Amino acid sequence: MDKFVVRGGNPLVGTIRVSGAKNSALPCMAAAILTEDRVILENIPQVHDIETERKLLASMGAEVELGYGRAQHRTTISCRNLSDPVAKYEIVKTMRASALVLGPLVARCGMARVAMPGGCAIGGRPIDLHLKGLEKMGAEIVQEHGYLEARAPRLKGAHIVFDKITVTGTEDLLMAAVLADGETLMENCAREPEVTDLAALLTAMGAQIEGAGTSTIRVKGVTKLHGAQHRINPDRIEAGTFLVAGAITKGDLIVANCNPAHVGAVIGKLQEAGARVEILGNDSIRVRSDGALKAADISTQEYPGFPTDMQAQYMALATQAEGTSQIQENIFENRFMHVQELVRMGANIAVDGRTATVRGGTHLSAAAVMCSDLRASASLVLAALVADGESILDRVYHMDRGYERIEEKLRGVGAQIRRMGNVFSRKEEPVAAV
Ligand SMILES: CC(=O)N[C@H]1[C@@H](OP(=O)(O)OP(=O)(O)OC[C@H]2O[C@@H](n3ccc(=O)[nH]c3=O)[C@H](O)[C@@H]2O)O[C@H](CO)[C@@H](O)[C@@H]1O
Ligand SMILES: C=C(OP(=O)(O)O)C(=O)O
Repeated sequence: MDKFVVRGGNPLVGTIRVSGAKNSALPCMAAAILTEDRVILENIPQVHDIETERKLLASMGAEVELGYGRAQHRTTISCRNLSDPVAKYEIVKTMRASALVLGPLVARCGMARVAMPGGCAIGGRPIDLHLKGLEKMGAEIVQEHGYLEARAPRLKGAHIVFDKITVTGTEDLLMAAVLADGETLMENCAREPEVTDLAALLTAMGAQIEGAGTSTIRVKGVTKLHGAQHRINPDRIEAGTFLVAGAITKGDLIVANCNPAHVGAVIGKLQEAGARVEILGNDSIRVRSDGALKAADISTQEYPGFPTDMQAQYMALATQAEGTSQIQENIFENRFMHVQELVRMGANIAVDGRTATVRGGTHLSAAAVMCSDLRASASLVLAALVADGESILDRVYHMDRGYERIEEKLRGVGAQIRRMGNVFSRKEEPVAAV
């Protein structure tokens, strides 16, 4: 199992580039199910979840080509022959986003068998709202032997009001609605940029969608979609992670190839915490921090609020800010797994229900710590970048789900970080490199 070895103390200086968003790429790959033609996606991140999605689509009979060399961030998907519309447990268990194939499979094939996703480290993560919406569109769904089986010769347009805002739920039902008979009106939808990105691809494929990016989406179903080429949005969570990296290390970092409009809430908080943040043109942000950081509270919300996927990384920063920060997690019931590990490094954090109180300005010292989920891993890397000594982060496979070669990117701007192990066939680097 791969580990990261991180020696803290270096300010990050230079330019770091953001990859495509995994949370956009995953629904966009699932959208290829909706057509017999080829769908070409660019700016696909090279992360483990994408490989899992490739396997998932291939296991159903799709041809999925992931590019190499100069075309390494491009994928071409052909779902002409979907011989087996089944999402098998062996694949689904490793990735929550697998539920995203449910809507498109029923829409295209009239049936789907999808293994029930289990809970995960950050919470129970039910998909009841996906199922309720599909039932409203006429699907009959039964659950047995750990699988959901959904059938509908043709889905019908429906009026769906989400009880709760759900990102993949909105995406799943959007993909179901584009081939449904008649109009679908969806209310209380997620407004995340990943929904807008998916809607842009679907529109390029011939779908008729109004209102993506707002809480009300209206879809006129069509009988057929065609192929399209689409470029995936930059990853706003990776961008946010790098912004925190620049601020926490008291560096001077340009985060390039991002969309500044998508990281407004994170920029606002970093400014409140005393970092200097400057938007450079359309796609870069400069972050500098040379004075003391100060405490600022956060409360996670759906977009455009402060993202839950940035809560753990922000908490690492809060350990270095003077004063007390209250961090409230409103989206997932159990997303504080990083707290114990940060405390192992010397942080002063107390958790009470959904609120973590961070007494900042603490000296972090290197330790052996365990990554429990994707963003918790990022939080530990950030803490290790400012800790005194050499930290060892175990289970970095969580990080590999969603960050493309993060250790190489961070090393490029001066971090002392190396991987021990062999994921993605990388050669072990000499200890002296650290
Ligand atoms: C692949 C992907 O895009 N993942 C993102 C997506 O996850 P995901 O789409 O799974 O998260 P949701 O937006 O669905 O979840 C929000 C809340 O709604 C609850 N819920 C959701 C669906 C449902 O049917 N019933 C229900 O109760 C969830 O348990 C959670 O408490 O949005 C999350 C919230 O921004 C992010 O943290 C994840 O990174
Ligand atoms: C929670 C995340 O991903 P997933 O929904 O795939 O678990 C994430 O990207 O932070």
